[in-house]
Amino acid sequence: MIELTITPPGHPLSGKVEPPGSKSITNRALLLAGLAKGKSRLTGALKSDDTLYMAEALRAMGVKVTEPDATTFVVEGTGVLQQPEKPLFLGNAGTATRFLTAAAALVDGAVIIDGDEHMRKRPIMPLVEALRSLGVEADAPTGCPPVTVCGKGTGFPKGSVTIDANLSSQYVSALLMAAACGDKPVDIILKGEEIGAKGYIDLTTSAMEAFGARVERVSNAIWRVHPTGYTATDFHIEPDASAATYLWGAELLTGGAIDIGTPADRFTQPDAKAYEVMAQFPHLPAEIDGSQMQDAIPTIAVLAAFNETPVRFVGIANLRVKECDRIRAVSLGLNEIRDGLAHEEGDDLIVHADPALAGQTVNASIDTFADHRIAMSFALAALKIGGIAIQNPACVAKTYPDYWKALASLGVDYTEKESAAEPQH
Ligand SMILES: O=C(O)C1=C[C@@H](OP(=O)(O)O)[C@@H](O)[C@H](O)C1
Ligand SMILES: C=C(OP(=O)(O)O)C(=O)O
Repeated sequence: MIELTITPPGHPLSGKVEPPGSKSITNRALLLAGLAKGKSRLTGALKSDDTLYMAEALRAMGVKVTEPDATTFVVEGTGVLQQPEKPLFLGNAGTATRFLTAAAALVDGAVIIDGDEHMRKRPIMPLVEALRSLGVEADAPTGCPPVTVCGKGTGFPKGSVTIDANLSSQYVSALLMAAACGDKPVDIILKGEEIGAKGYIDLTTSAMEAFGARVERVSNAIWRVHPTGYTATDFHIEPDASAATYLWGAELLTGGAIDIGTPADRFTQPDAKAYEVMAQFPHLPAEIDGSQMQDAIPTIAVLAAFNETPVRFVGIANLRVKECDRIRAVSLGLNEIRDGLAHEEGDDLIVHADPALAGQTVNASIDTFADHRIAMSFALAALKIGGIAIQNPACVAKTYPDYWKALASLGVDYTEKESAAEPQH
């Protein structure tokens, strides 16, 4: 196994580093462009594992996707998705897997949606049940991928669905995007009014509108999607706000000045809200509600280890069903750095701040569970503490393939070595 060990820079990190394009917006735009008839040019796009799996799946369904440069996709759809010859393999890309599960209902014939061993543990039954209640034949025998969806080449047969989005807002986004491709309006009704990361639904509806769809907000918990289909368009994608959190963290922890090219209040993605909280470092609030900025929680939790006072993270239960159980992974990683640095209480995470950690050297090998956000967050701890090794650093390729290069461009030195230690998980 490869481990990456960072040498704490001992100086403030300053310079210009732009995060790559937003994963969430790129995968929405790819799908919507693929459902449209005609050519769309997507600029500022992310090219990483998650978006390349989405692009490849669209190609397998007859959409022409070309990549004229490092940040552009040109997508040419025919207005229909064809039945792929093989199962669609989507790695551990939650967005691609969930969005394509609903879009597969538009195909004439069976489509199998599958992913890697991590994705095969991530729940998808609420979405499968929602498709069934819309009159679509769908099955996922384990409750997780692989999923088989048998569409008839039309839109959803029924016009209304109630969806439980407690485990993932992506189920709602997936239904919303596919719903515009039928012959009648579809009401998508949230079971209970609560939904983590509501901001991702807003990202979905605004991307849909950019591609010509009409989504009516009937009430707080009901969206009515009109049968407009999608119109090919040129679309620019903003930088990734979750990726930005690592750069904000590096700046705050080292007292530097990193110009990421986009002010925090200009992002439309939910994770940009993390900036306001992070900017209070080293006086972070005693309680942080992560429900509307979930992917930023590992970043803030690592920052909290250096805070003046302890921090309790609440509203983060669904971090347990992300790329790994992130509550457990962050707690284990912090305890690896210093015994007792964090603990779990139900689904809350408590980080016992210890500003004296900065400047120390420890012997800590961080199990990233192959989760990009665990790797990127713990790299921040390694900016202040010597002796931290990040296991499987290549996992950042899921959303930020140039992450290690970005840190190097700010003057961070690291070494990679083959280690005898195997991850325990
Ligand atoms: O819709 C999206 O683009 C996303 C929604 C969130 O997931 P859940 O809805 O599963 O919480 C987030 O964690 C994920 O990285 C991206
Ligand atoms: C949860 C994440 O990804 P996804 O659900 O899209 O796999 C993430 O990027 O943090």
